[in-house]
Amino acid sequence: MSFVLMILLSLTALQLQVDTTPSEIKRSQFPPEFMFGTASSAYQYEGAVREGGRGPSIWDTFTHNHPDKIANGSTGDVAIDSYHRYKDDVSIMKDLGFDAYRFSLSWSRILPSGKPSGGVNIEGIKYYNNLIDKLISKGIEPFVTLFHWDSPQVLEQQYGGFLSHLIVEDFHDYANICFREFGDRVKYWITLNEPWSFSVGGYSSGILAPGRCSSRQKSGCSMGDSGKEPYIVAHNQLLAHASAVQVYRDKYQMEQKGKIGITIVSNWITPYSNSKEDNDATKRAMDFMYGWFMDPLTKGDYPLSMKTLVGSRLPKFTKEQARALNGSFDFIGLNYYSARYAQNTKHNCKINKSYSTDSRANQRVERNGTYIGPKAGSSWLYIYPKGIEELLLYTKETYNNPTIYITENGVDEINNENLPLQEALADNTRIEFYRQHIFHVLRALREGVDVRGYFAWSLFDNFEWMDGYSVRFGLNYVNYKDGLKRYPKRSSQWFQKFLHQ
Ligand SMILES: N=C(Cc1ccccc1)N[C@@H]1O[C@H](CO[C@@H]2OC[C@@H](O)[C@H](O)[C@H]2O)[C@@H](O)[C@H](O)[C@H]1O
Repeated sequence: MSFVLMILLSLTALQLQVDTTPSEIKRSQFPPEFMFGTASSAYQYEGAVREGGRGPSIWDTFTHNHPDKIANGSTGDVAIDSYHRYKDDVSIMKDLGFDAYRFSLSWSRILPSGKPSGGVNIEGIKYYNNLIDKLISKGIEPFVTLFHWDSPQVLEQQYGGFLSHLIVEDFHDYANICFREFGDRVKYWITLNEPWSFSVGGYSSGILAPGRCSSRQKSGCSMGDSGKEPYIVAHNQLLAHASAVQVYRDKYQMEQKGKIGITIVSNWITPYSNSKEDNDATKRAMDFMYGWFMDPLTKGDYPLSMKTLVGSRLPKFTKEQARALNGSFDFIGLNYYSARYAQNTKHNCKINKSYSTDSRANQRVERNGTYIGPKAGSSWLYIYPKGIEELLLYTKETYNNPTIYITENGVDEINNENLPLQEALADNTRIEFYRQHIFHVLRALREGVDVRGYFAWSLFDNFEWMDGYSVRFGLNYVNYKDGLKRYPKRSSQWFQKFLHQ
């Protein structure tokens, strides 16, 4: 091969590798009303689990009864103590220039027994009123999630929590109290966070509370059925969501003029090869993760591929339920972290039925030895920025361009306690992650997607479920060995500059 040809080919290869993202993006490239915020959840941030009248949640039970399932046996007993430090934390948000803050309410802090009949905890109501008032005093818009996986332990004991249809009425009553107490100031409501994660993590793999799965699963559950329970729990979450939306629309929305939605998580999934089998497997994989919830919300029924492959294990909606679900949102919250290749599999469907194999699509992170993107701190997080744009465009095309807020997007690093603080604060990977993902959200916006906000996960390092404090997602570092002191990482300085340009 001639020398010139070699040079040309290598330049082309380099060109293909070159990131097309502009070196800098500016907040001013987005519409003025576009909101930038950060996201959190009660069990991961608050701590004070036995303070202020709070009742136990299933995450208190799970971390204390199964320390083996959490990195270093950690718990959210103290977490990052936001229950006591929220005023300073809100000031940090304000100084950085964020417009909004997404947080969740602890159901068992408001209703310690899970039901109004067991008493409303006034101290819990007071805490959230103080947090909401502090946010508003700083000009920060509260986005409030009603359920972020921490359901009341009393309801788990009474009837199995989301495994029972009884949860629908109790969630309705809980939501009603939240709308009544906070709805005069909270104008953006999210009923559920990631029903996929709660159904699959809690009932198929068993890595999340309540830690149920078939005994053959890796995480060694003592109870559960990975082939049935994820579908029952997802079904009851959808019905609970619809019930909360109904009461908001019937009793509160006219006067309070807020909006209500639900947060759905999905990988962006692309075919492993251009074969028909892998293209079909890709659609099935999207159906089983994203369509599982988006189809009932926009069509009143599950995807055909799920009805065909899961069969009688998939619950059915009545006509009334389908009608209540269809269109039961003013916006969709979308959480995006990573992407996968989908490859067709010929799983032996006769034995060991499980959600994880029902789709006959194997999700992979590499193709011919090349990863789909650089690996982050966590084992499942591979960085693929274009995936957020593709997922937004897929949503626009497939679900009639709903209003969307990106309610979580972020990346983690391993928590290396031996790293000097200044090195731990130099999170250049996170800066690059946000620069590229925000750029792809801007591209989707310019391609007609009705995306109206973007929330980074997360403002602070926090309790990361099964990974405990062993990974860090924060724009701000929390020193777990020195009074939970907060320190700005470079990425928070990058965000501050971005938000003021
Ligand atoms: N974590 C998920 C989805 C998920 C579920 C089970 C296993 C892996 C990933 N979704 C969002 O991601 C955020 C980041 O999740 C972390 O991702 C890396 C994992 O290793 C870690 O355990 C998890 O907390 C969570 O903190 C939010 O509460 C949650 O809404």
